[in-house]
Amino acid sequence: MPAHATTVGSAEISREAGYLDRAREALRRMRADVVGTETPEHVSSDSDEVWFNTMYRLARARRREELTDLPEVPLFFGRLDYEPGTVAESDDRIYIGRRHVRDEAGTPLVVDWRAPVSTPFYRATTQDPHRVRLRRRYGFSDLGQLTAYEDEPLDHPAAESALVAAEIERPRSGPMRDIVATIQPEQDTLVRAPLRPSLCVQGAPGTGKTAVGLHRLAYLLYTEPERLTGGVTVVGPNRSFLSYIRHVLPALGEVSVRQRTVEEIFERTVTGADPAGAARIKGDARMADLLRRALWLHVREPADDLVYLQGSTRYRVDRGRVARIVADIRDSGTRYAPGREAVAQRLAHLVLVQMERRGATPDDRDHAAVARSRPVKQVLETVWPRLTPEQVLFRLLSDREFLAVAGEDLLLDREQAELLWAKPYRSARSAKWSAADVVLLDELAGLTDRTASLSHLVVDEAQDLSPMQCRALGRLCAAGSMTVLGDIAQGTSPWAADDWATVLGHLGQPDTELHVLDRGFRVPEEIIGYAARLLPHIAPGHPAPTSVRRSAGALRVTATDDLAATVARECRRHLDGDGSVGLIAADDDIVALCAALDATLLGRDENAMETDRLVCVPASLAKGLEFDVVVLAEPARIVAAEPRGLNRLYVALTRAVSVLHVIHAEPLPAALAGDDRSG
Ligand SMILES: Nc1ncnc2c1ncn2[C@@H]1O[C@H](COP(=O)(O)OP(=O)(O)OP(=O)(O)O)[C@@H](O)[C@H]1O
Repeated sequence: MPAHATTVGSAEISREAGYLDRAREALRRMRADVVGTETPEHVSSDSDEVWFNTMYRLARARRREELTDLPEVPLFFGRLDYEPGTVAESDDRIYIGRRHVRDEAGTPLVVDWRAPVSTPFYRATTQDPHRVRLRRRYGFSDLGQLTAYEDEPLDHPAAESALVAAEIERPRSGPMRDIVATIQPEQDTLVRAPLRPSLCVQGAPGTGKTAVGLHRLAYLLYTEPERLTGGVTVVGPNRSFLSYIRHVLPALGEVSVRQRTVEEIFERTVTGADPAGAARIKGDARMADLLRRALWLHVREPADDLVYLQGSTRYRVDRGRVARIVADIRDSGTRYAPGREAVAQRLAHLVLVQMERRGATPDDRDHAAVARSRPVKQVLETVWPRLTPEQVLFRLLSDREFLAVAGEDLLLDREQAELLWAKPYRSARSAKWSAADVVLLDELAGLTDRTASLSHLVVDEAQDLSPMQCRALGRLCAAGSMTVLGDIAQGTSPWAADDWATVLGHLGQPDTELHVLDRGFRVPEEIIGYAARLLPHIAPGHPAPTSVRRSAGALRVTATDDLAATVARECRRHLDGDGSVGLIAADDDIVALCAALDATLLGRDENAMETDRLVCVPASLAKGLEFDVVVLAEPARIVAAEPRGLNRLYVALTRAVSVLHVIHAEPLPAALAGDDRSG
């Protein structure tokens, strides 16, 4: 018997809708319990009590938020009927949803999709049914009413699920939604992979990398909370992208995950900008060696002996001895700040040994006093001065001779000249730091002192990170694990990687497992075939993805003499359909096109996808986004705008779910031109 869908009106639908009502009522009660059973707080000025009260209030607020019923988000989306005796405490039938819901007696009404007992919903096949007899999927109206179901008995092969197909084919509008009801087996394997080793997912456009990364994080937070106490963060390429994905984790019940751009993960603020050449060099992996050298160049030979005076007694440590101590500690691989402290301690120790030889019995307090004494500090200021990251970078970017010494055989003269500030600032305090500088300051901070590590980091669009950004993320999560997502063919930054081993090396995660996703869920076959014409030029050897979506008339190419008028007319026409329309053009062209349409410009309004059906997208912000219809204006201008313009065009061409409409006045880029449907 093939899988089948049943529509509104059947008695079974009423029964299931009744079960949904019961589950909703139970959730309301669970929430009311949290709100109603408030434990009185201890009123006290004791800082432990204040801290406890704050934590308690935060935890309750979070729990209240987690238990909020969003009427348009169905409480369950599937059901498994197990063989009798498989599921202990229920009747071998479980409803699967985004969170646990239980009735007053504690009986589970809905089981969280992440629970082990839910796994067969995603994995069971006729060959390996996991003791499941029947898998049921549900269809819902936009308002969250249960309107259909579909049964798949696992004792014989079923036809493809119409409900899954409908979900994948659904016209898109607004921000990204979770895919929890339709996660595919190859995705589920990655979602439920253990916390370690780290995972890297290479996938062509629309294969679900972002979706997998976010669902994996939700899964890990559910299964391994005690191993994630150091915190988890999602890093994405820009604010517009983060705004696009921001509802996915909350919809899965995870309301407190931090989502940041690479720039936002640093504590320092960006106050300046770099010319392109300097920015490119500052992102280069050689900067790590340069900074290390620049910092350690400050460790020098002592000019004098250490002389410590106590009363009329002089204790002396000769400069040769001081130099050996400094060299020993420097060569031990210590970080800079603890190394400085270690020198102070060793010098103090030598002074104390001399005191003992003279019959004194100094204790720990004397040791500390000598280590903090003026003579020791004076020696330290010469041999191992106290330094901030800002002071070191300031010197490097403003002092030509210092840069030449640190950069010798690392950077070409031309590169050194590009690195130096054209107009140096007066001091480290008044310097304006660019986005690339902030990464360098973080690297210096990492050389200076140890920082706390997150437990897990999800890094999206990782192919674009500079080696120095990778190193910063690696430090941020030095003791944790990562989920690294990206597509080599979509690399557009000056540092875009050709292979994952290099990126993972810079991230400090060389033992990461690499997985490939190659089934596309966004872009119809016709469009992916068109975009794939670029692959031999931008990522030779990378196969085009297959697509699960076929949509006749998905690709249109229109030549015009009047680009602006044609673009405006077509954008308006496409708005007659159901879904969102994204107009993508080169960054320099989009503002004028947008003004003519009186539409919203992404970047100026980063939440535009949430509020508007027609959104104008600078090509540089298109990565990771999708629209039901994409109108792509003048591909040649996108290609000409930057060195990796063909990669940028590949990204822009792969954003459409239903229709891609290319409109051009200039000739199409040679790599794309061919026999297309015109209109
Ligand atoms: N199993 C699935 N069921 C339904 N929709 C899915 C599934 N997997 C992915 N999708 C949908 O396909 C689209 C693409 O997913 P996603 O953005 O995660 O892909 P991606 O690989 O990150 O793409 P890109 O590289 O272009 O950023 C999204 O609309 C997502 O919801």
